[in-house]
Amino acid sequence: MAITPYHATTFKLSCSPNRLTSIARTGFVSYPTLFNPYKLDAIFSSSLISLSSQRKQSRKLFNVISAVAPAETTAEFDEMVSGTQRKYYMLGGKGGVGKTSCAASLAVKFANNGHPTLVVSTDPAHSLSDSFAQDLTGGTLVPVEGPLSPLFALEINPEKAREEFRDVSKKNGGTGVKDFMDGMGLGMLADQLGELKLGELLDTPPPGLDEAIAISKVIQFLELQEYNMFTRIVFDTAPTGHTLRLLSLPDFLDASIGKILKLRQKISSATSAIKNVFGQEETRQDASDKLEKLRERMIKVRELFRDTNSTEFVIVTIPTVMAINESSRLRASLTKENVPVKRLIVNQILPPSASDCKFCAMKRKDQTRAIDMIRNYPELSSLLLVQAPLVDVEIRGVPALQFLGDIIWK
Ligand SMILES: Nc1ncnc2c1ncn2[C@@H]1O[C@H](COP(=O)(O)OP(=O)(O)OP(=O)(O)O)[C@@H](O)[C@H]1O
Repeated sequence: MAITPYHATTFKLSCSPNRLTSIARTGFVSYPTLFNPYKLDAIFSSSLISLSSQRKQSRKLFNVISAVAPAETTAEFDEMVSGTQRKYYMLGGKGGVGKTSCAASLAVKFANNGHPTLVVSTDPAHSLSDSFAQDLTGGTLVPVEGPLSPLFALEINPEKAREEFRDVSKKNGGTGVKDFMDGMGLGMLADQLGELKLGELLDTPPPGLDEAIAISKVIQFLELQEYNMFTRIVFDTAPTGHTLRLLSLPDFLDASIGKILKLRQKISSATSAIKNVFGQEETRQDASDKLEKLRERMIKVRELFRDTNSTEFVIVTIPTVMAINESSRLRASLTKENVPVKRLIVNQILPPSASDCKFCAMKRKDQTRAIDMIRNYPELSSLLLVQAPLVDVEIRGVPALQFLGDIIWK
């Protein structure tokens, strides 16, 4: 039997009564049945269930999951979704813990709750396209098909940007560099760096350049008209180390620009011989104004990262000693940077089961031990602890993300 549009709609909302029984018995959340159209085809070919009864069953499914899951706090999604002023959520943590899946599921949930949402990846190894199962590459706003309100994705590709940067600087002897940097929101820096051989510099890029490029995009969010519509912006960040550099960079740039400005002021009061080096009075003034503007932008970014009313960094981890240790260090660094953190997602927890095999029983013990550690870490114990189950297939596509989102973000 062919898959009809009816099936396409229903498989987002329903689950098979068989699966409900099986979930109740084993505690495992199996989603292939929910999202595999072929299995659904078989389920629905026997009897087409009405939309309202599917909704009821869907609700039942989540009740069953809550009933079998260990005691946990909720993510207090009501607070995350309330209000129409723009809010930024940055999801970060150790590599491979599920940052992208959690970020994408949060973005889908916001969009389904009426927020025009943008999900941004600042991880050079992007996986948003894989997660949404849609091509979101290209470094520009790309609409995501499926959610109820507009959802756009933006994959910032610092590698590509750096290559383009190197190309223009080589081809145009530096004249194209300014245009490119303008495009990245860093035009003022180009003025300052005009005398340097940027191509050579980029052959051995300084640490933090990728993050600088990502940050310049954040600055654009604050200024460009096309981003005004978004009331929720979710960042899928690069693994921990990159994130910390990204967060400290505005301070670094602010300090550097401050030094350059001071130097300029000193120079402007110097002799006319020096004037020849830096050009005419107006040009010099103009450059100083531009630098000052860049500094203001950097201050805005820094304030954005630290603004408890508009921004929150959500730490994603898994129940292993190594991941939880790293999360604790991440929280400490974020606290040092004054970045607000409220929620800790512990992802990929084995769902409860009445009949564990030896391997699962061992794994469960191990996970429980790791989760217990959280209570002993002062950096983590005060956070809202949200537990997300390990599901038995990869989470890909909007319906799957919606499913995961309804478990995590409630
Ligand atoms: N709760 C879960 N249950 C089952 N699989 C999961 C779960 N969360 C994430 N995964 C899977 O784990 C893999 C890694 O997830 P994801 O890409 O979201 O992690 P990441 O932290 O963003 O990784 P990276 O650091 O490489 O960017 C993916 O295949 C994803 O489908």
